[in-house]
Amino acid sequence: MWCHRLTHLFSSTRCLLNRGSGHQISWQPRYRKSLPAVSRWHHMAPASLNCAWQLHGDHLELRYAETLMRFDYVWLRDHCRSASCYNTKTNQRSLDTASVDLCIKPKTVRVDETTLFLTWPDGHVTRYGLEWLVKNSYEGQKQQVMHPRILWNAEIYQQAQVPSVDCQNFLETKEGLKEFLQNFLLYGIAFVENVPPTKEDTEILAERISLIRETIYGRMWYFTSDFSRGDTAYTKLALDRHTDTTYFQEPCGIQVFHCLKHEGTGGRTLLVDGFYAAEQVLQRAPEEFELLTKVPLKHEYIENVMGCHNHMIGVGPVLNIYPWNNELYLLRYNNYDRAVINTVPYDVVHRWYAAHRTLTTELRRPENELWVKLKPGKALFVDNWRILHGRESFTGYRQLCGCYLTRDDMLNTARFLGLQA
Ligand SMILES: C[N+](C)(C)CCCC[C@H](N)C(=O)O
Ligand SMILES: O=C(O)CCC(=O)C(=O)O
Ligand SMILES: [Fe+2]
Repeated sequence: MWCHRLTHLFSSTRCLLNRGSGHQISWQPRYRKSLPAVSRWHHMAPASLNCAWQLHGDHLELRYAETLMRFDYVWLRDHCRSASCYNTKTNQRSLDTASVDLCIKPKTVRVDETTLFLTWPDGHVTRYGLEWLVKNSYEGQKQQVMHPRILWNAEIYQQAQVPSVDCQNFLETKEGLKEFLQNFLLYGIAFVENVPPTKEDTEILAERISLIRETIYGRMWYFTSDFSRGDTAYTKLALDRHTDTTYFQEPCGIQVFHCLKHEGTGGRTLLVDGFYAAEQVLQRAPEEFELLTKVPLKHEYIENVMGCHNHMIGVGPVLNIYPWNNELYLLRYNNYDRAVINTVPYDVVHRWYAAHRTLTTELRRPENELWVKLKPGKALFVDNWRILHGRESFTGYRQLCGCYLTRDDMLNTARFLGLQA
């Protein structure tokens, strides 16, 4: 069974990574003999249970601030913050990790109220603040989400009354920008109002939060239903919910839309929180959620129109999660651009179709759909790793401009403003 094979693969990878758990590696007995493990708890003060530590054959166990942490000895040597091992100006490691003996073990260990002291066999001393260890240990980190979010359906989003930010505020004040980014990080969409309806002004807006990602569509793109490219976006047809550029190895992080003109009917924009839908799948059918995180798929874009010859291929699962805390960070969903499935054996394919159907059902629930009419002056930023967009068919002349942005640089701006990102 695929599921078992995957589980097995995962657990054996873990074994390889974690030499303590079951994988016999020949040097272990040797160093165990020469350096016997101390297996009793050391408390700082007889009455204090605040901090305690214990040396084991291959790791140090530390209890502090109600967190039980385990540190591999190589990790403890590798992260040494002393002047010869770490450059505090650049936050870069100077120590050559490959020079550390993989069997290293501290000669002596001491803990006071605030600090763990380790002396290594060559006499080098490493100090760690206990608070630093809590913040940086696996056990301390894994409970933390990387990206705090508010998952939404139409009602949740509307009830939240998330304000649009005024263009001048956005461009000229730190507060306006910060409010915008906070909303964008939490909801995956955010609007700027009173933007002059030109491509140039939209570009200035985009550059305020990130770097423009130039793609096969150009840097700033600008389109009408003129069939100028080999993609349905350049028609008047309705487009079902999807994320863009699923056919890139790294799909674009953010998409900016600004409707510069529409003389006609229809053409409303559809927005759906893909992470909300995925969360419903996780609750209702966890094994289907897991399958969607494991099965790799190709997406493809082929166009041969006049001067445009492009062939892009991207591979990855529909749901991408961080392996250490199972947090969802990227959704690839575009049924138009999904390529031939040739990365999956037939029996798994059937289960994948069922899981894809479950997700699609969630994505298509009318209560999850947020419909907005984009108007000149109102720019929309969409988290393309989380939020699906689509559009209603339309009549008449409609002009849309926008661009893609890199995600890292938006997060960089957010962190600079003091936001968790
Ligand atoms: C936005 N812009 C009109 C430039 C491109 C549209 C690309 C559409 C493509 N099917 C995709 O989903 O990636
Ligand atoms: O025309 C629209 O509103 C959006 C079309 C689309 O999906 C896109 O440009 O990525
Ligand atoms: Fe799109």
